[in-house]
Amino acid sequence: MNIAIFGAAFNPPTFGHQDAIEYINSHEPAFDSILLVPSYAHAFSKKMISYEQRIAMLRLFADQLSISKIEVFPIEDQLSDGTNPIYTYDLMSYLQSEYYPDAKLTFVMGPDNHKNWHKFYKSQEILENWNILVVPERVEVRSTDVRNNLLNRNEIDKQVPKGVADYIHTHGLYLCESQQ
Ligand SMILES: Nc1ncnc2c1ncn2[C@@H]1O[C@H](COP(=O)(O)OP(=O)(O)OP(=O)(O)O)[C@@H](O)[C@H]1O
Ligand SMILES: O=C(O)c1ccc[n+]([C@@H]2O[C@H](COP(=O)([O-])O)[C@@H](O)[C@H]2O)c1
Repeated sequence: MNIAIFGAAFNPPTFGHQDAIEYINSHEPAFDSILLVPSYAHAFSKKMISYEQRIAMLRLFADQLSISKIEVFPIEDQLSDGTNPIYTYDLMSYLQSEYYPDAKLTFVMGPDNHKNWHKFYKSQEILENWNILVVPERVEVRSTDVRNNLLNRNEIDKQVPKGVADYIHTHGLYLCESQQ
């Protein structure tokens, strides 16, 4: 088994994430499975709306992709002690030992995280134990742009799929500074 792990805040999931996933899906040799793992408590203290709302959006996002091998895999909460962040090293160790003892695991990241790779906790140990795949940024849409647009009451239709946009509007998300 060859498994890709795409960890992200998904705050919210965007067409940028979608393009990254399509890139992962076209990778040779092909992955058997692509796990989308939403961040629970971010290593760099990234502020995020609730884990539950991000999972709900991620499920809507995954449903509209016609990629059968993707799986929404919200497991970082299982690693949390309620205080400390969840590091990629811990996520990969947990996935390998508890879910996929015999699989080859690859952690996927975009160019920005690749640039800051040395700041990841135990980055060298990650490289020694698992594979890394760096996806290019071909679609310049970031979650920050979506949140900014909502704060400024601008359209988000070109940045997120319809199901995600509907969820955001129905729940009135990202309309105030405290949710940015
Ligand atoms: N448009 C994109 N193209 C390629 N990779 C991306 C893109 N958007 C995000 N990523 C990658 O996805 C991973 C997690 O992304 P995250 O959910 O934090 O998205 P983000 O849009 O950068 O979020 P934010 O704007 O809130 O910081 C990172 O490795 C990031 O580099
Ligand atoms: O382990 C770390 O030190 C670490 C530092 C920054 C980010 N990460 C993880 O990298 C993934 C993408 O992070 P980000 O910052 O782009 O949202 C997500 O799974 C984060 O938990 C992990």
